[in-house]
Amino acid sequence: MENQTVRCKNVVYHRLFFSSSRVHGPDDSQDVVFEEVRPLLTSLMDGYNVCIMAYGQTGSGKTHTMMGSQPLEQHSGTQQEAQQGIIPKAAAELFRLISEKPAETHTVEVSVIEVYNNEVFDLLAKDEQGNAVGQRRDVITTSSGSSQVSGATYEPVCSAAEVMQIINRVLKRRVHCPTLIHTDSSRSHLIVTLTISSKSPNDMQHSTQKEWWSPRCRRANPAARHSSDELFASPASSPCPSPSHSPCLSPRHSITQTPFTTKLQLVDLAGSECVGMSGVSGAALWEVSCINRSLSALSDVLGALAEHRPHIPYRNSKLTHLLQDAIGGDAKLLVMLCVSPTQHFITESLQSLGFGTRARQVQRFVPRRKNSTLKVK
Ligand SMILES: Nc1ncnc2c1ncn2[C@@H]1O[C@H](COP(=O)(O)OP(=O)(O)OP(=O)(O)O)[C@@H](O)[C@H]1O
Repeated sequence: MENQTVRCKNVVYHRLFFSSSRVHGPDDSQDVVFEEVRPLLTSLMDGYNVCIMAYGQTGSGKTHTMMGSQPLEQHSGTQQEAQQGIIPKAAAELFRLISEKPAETHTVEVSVIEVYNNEVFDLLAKDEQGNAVGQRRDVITTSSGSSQVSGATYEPVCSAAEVMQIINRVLKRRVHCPTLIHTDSSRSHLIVTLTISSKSPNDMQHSTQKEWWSPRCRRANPAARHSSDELFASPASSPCPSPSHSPCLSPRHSITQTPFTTKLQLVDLAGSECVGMSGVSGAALWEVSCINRSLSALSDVLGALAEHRPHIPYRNSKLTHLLQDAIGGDAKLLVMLCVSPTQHFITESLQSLGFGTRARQVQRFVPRRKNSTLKVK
């Protein structure tokens, strides 16, 4: 099932695909908005992939929705928390849910990817001197048919604070440009992925690779920081397709749950933009053209899925290729539509609502759990 949320700077609407819709008024806080997201975190822990994506015109509040406002120094901890957007709140909820599970059965890793001018950049990559650099990467389709950023850097994390520390550190490198509409406009799509690897407590007792599962041990050992290629090559983290093919399970163990890896993708899209209104020129004009083309490609993919066309044009842009699993796969997807509350932007707001309507028409496969229960004797 898919959810869709529409958020104005002042108003938030929420829609559940195919069945119901919901509106949040201008006074609704970030906490109230997050209540729509919270159940998806439970689904994530139950073994579903989840994607939450903010879509809308430039300046309509996507980054505000996903990241929240910059807290003022005089604000108390509680006030600062209240201003946080979906990403910090989701990270906090995820680690709260993990803390309720048996110790060391779950590990979390974060990757931060930027799609800028139809190129994919790994914002966590470091050069040989250890300096952070945005390294260009390719999107590949794995043998199992899922999309993956080849060589993406994953950093192990064991608290929401660590997740936010990493994101805030690399956000400075995200491309921004002032326009007539928004003085701090993001010119790239940002994709934060939290990968959760789970292991059953039974398996933990027999594990010979216990260290692999401990983020603290891995942080103590810098070699533990790894790329996606290693992550998916590692038998400990690979999802096991079936008990008979599983490299993770020994038939001697009485295990009732397979290890599984799920992904939480948090996407702050760049804003759609009318060049006349934003008043950009030169290189910024090329950026706008790339942004608009990738958002059109996203809309085309939704159109093709809605019409059950035999070919879905995922490869028409890096953005759609990268998000292929979330848009057309078996993930639970929440689209937040951000629209301006002013009449001045009525055309852009209608365009965003049109995108939402198109997304709503998509009938996808029922989301699939990654940890179907097994009985191994
Ligand atoms: N719901 C809201 N309540 C209060 N302020 C908001 C809200 N939504 C957005 N704003 C403010 O409006 C401005 C633009 O918001 P934001 O940066 O989130 O836009 P955006 O959609 O990400 O823009 P772009 O696509 O150009 O990067 C920011 O100063 C933000 O703090």
